Amino acid sequence: MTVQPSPSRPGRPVLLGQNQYGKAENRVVRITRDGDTHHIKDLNVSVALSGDMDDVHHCGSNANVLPTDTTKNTVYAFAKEHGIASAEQFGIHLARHFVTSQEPIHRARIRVEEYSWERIEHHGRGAHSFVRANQETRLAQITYDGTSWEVVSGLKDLVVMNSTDSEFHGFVKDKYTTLPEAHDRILATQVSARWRFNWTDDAQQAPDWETSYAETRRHMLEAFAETYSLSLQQTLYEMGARIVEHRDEIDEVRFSLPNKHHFLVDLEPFGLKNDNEVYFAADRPYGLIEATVLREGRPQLIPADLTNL
Ligand SMILES: O=c1[nH]c(=O)c2[nH]c(=O)[nH]c2[nH]1
Repeated sequence: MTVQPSPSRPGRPVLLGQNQYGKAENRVVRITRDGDTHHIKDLNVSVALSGDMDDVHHCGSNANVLPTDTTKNTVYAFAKEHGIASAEQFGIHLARHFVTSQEPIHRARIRVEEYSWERIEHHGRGAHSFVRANQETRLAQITYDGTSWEVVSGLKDLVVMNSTDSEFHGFVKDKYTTLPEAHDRILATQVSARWRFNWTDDAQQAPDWETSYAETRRHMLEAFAETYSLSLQQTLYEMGARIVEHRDEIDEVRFSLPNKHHFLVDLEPFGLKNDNEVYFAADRPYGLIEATVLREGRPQLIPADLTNL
């Protein structure tokens, strides 16, 4: 079958809208060999480029198109040439390269997921054995338009629980309300969080991305543990506020927190008293509590729906 080119005809009542392209989910594992001691960075890197791409859509001219295959190769070559100091730094290198080396490309967005590996402590030779840490996935999104940077970092699937110091009562009751007031409940959630840096231009000193991540995660967890919670909303706010107060480089934090309900099991039929000891961990439905916490005077730029960021 012959495919006819589809030229953009003047007068055609059709316009090309937002578009981007690139290679998604490049899985790259970089080993740094420090004698017998090895270090691992394990990333999933997605490249999305945009710019003067009207012609490829209108008439199939590829004259401005750097192949997605090349963007994949660049990820692997950069892992060798520049190493991977952090997800953010790696994304910055890539974004800068695509925008500055290709005239038609005006904007690059690099998304990174990072999987962490912990060293297996053992008595054998070398330090090259790891166990995949089954905790959160670290996230970074770097966007560059040739002038300014937007760096949003984050994490997903960080599961936390407080087995007490959580209450929920005094809520609105209507004719459909059956929820009993809780004065001592489990509070558990699977944290999905994104935070935006106020580093936007090369003239500013960039944050130390690794320290920033570790400290932000620590503040988030400490706030979760230390807040006596009257609602998951209040806990969320404290987690965000703690980050904004302690990390000068961060202006905005957004959370999506599923309330992982734990219901007390009725043991009366068995003649047993359930003294807040035996729970049924429900997986669905779940309350979903989402909010942004901002530094005063700074804009809210992280989108409400975190599923695609
Ligand atoms: O922390 C909570 N916030 C709510 O808004 C809510 N709603 C609900 O049924 N349980 C809870 N818990």
